[in-house]
Amino acid sequence: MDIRVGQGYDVHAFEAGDHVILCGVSVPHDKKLKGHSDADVGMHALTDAIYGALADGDIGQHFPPSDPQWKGAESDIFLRHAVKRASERGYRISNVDVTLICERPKVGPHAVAMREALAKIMGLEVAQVSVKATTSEKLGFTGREEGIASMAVATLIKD
Ligand SMILES: Nc1ccn([C@@H]2O[C@H](COP(=O)(O)O)[C@@H](O)[C@H]2O)c(=O)n1
Ligand SMILES: C[C@@]1(CO)OP(=O)(O)OP(=O)(O)OC[C@H]1O
Repeated sequence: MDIRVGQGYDVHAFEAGDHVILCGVSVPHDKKLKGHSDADVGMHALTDAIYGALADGDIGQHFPPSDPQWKGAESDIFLRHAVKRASERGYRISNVDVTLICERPKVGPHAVAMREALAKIMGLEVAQVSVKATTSEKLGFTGREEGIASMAVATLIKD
């Protein structure tokens, strides 16, 4: 059995707005995340974790921020592409684990909806998808609520 692990990391800054998109879920907030796409920082980290497991570059190589085609794009496009690349190489995703780093919004009340959204996009069971959160104890850019960071890990298996 061939087992591969990849990790991803992403950051998006806040700007004026009234909601954020996190792991495919719209969460009411007093700011929004700035990005070329919908700025779903959790989905971007997860997408990069899958590319990482495949040694297949990163999200910006597949979807250049300079390409107007991706302006305002919904980030499930990127995640579906990474999952397809895995499938084309004979891999299935065993599990994924996403961590969102922010003081606010609180992720806990939305975590199940996020797991369900990611699982649906990836064709996985909800039990294979983890979404969790931590503050950074008010330290650094996330602590000052200037943006949200996300880390993700994906495990891929070829039988
Ligand atoms: N944006 C966030 C941040 C944290 N949580 C939950 O709170 C717990 C405690 O966070 P600490 O940073 O103080 O360890 C954390 O384990 C999460 O359950 C959250 O829901 N949303
Ligand atoms: C997703 C892309 C799409 O153009 O743009 P952004 O929304 O700015 O997000 P980022 O995490 O900076 O990744 C780069 C790009 O691939």
